[in-house]
Amino acid sequence: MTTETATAPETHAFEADVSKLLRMMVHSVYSDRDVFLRELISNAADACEKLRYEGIATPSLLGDDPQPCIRVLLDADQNRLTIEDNGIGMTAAEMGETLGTIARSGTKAFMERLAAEAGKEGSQLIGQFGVGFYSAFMVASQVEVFSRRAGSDEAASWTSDGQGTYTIAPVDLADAPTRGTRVVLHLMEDAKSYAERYTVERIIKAQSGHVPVPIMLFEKPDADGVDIADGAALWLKPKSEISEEDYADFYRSVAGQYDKPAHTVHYRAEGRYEYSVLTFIPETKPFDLFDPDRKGHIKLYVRRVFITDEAPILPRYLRFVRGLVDSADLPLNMSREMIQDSPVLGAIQKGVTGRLLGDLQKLSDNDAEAYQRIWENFGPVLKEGLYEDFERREALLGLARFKSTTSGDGWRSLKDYVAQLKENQTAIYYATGSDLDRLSTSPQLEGFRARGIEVLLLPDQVDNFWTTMGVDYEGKPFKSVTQGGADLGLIPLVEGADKPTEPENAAVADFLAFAKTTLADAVSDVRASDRLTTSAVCLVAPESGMDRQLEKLLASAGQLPTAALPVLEINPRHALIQKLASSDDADGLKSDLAHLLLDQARIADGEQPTDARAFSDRLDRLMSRAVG
Ligand SMILES: Nc1ncnc2c1ncn2[C@@H]1O[C@H](COP(=O)(O)OP(=O)(O)OP(=O)(O)O)[C@@H](O)[C@H]1O
Repeated sequence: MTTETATAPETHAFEADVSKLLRMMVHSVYSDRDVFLRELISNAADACEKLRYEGIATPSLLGDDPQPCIRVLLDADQNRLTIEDNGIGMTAAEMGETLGTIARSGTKAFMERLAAEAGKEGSQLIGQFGVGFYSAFMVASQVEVFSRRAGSDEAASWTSDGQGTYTIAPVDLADAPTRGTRVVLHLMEDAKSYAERYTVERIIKAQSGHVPVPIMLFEKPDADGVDIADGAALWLKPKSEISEEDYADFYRSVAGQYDKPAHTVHYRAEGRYEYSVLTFIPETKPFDLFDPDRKGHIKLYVRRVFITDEAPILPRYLRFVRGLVDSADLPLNMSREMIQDSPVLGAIQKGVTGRLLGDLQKLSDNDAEAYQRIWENFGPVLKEGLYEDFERREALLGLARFKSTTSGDGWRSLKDYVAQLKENQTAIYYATGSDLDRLSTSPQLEGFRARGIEVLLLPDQVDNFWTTMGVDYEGKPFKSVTQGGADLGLIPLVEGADKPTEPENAAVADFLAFAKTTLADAVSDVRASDRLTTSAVCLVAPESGMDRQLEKLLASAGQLPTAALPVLEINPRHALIQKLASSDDADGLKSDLAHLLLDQARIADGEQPTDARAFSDRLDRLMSRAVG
């Protein structure tokens, strides 16, 4: 059988983005260049894990070399550092596909961020994202890759100086590893130390000591190799043998992040199913936290064999968690797709999710500060669970923290909230919006403040959704302060609050009726408010209507063709309203004022007057009267 393969070297130009990235690497001033080694070792380990998996269905791929191994070879005389693995390897075509383009999602995100922050120093970002294979060009003036795919009797090389092109050529089998990939870095003058044992050993131990493939170091070309990492699965070791540092190193290699874990959950489940779990909550927000596909990042192993990093083990609202699950029960010879449907995986999903939420609850009880930091980063994501995961809603409500009219710089739990309920208060009040500052000054809150009633301030988009799902906490329903009647009449005012000075009078009632007729096209009702104390007006949603914030959100997304007309609430005790009510309607003054009050309420809600021209004409007339 003949296969069509290239017989002569072929030179290709890098994708535009790769060239840009490479220019940055070559001129990088990034202070922590050591990370390139971690990226290359992690690729080598991935390749070994891929082979381990493919070897289950096709044992012949392993040949007579079944033990995975990564070899790091130093040659200080030649200024050369080589990383070699006996993993899955690449064909010439695969090298062209993966080493000339940007395959890695992290690298893509890096480029996007770079474009968004044009002009800013890219080096900080390199540290944040890690840019995979291409980071080799931070230390090498030339990179050669020799590879032979498992089961193939051909080998190829990929060579580049990182200046815009790369060359792929067939090579003699003798010049490539028997199986797997050899990456040879020709080090730059200022990167010579990466061919020295002390430096390389230190970096590998610190960064890659826990990759699940053993690593051997060869100090010089004909030296014997020494083991510098045993490839033991950290997650199978007893907790007592693992230090914080070990966990942090492992976290970085499994998560591809450069921060530290804020919280680690490591346990072994025994019983109907057996599995080990080692998961981490990152200290900082991962770059893809709000990607539309909301993908999780838990790796699935079966008896130490890596299966996939796309197994949906955790619900999407826990997508920020990194780590792995290693099952003893799933069959190894099942396809990835079938594994996803297996009842064993279902049981694992349930177990791990419950355990993580339980652990977070414990953390919040025992170390409120540490928990608060996690909530600050991931609260908006966890809240997605309030509308997606009915079964665990109660647990999630217990974990939720809120800003409120009484929280100051701190956070409040619902337990805190219900402990402070006022006499006759039957609901948990909240206000949604996009800006915490504006929320806290919105007129709708005045009557609540006057009664000392705490109102939760919910600034995240997700808050508009879960609050509408009939959620309650300890039998208390959630109620929007901008929706329906405020029912505040039964709750006593706090001492010293702005008390109603004068009772509602007939003139005010007449003005309300007048405003209702005048504004009939724009509002569904005009009524006296018990939620206002200092402001004259505010807008609320009708009792059965959708919360105003949610309505605005849906309307701006084009998902709401007709919005319900709001209710204009007027403060009958407000001096302006009282004066206005008793004035005559000379020259249509009352009509102008009714419209202006409505526009004022819109502005307080962060909206604009609907008819800017009419608004300015009315204001004009009013100002002329005032000065004239
Ligand atoms: N040692 C290797 N053996 C086999 N394939 C490799 C090796 N090194 C790199 N590759 C291939 O090149 C691709 C690009 O590598 P790069 O490090 O840039 O990103 P990545 O490892 O895919 O990123 P991520 O960690 O986000 O999956 C890899 O996905 C893999 O297909």
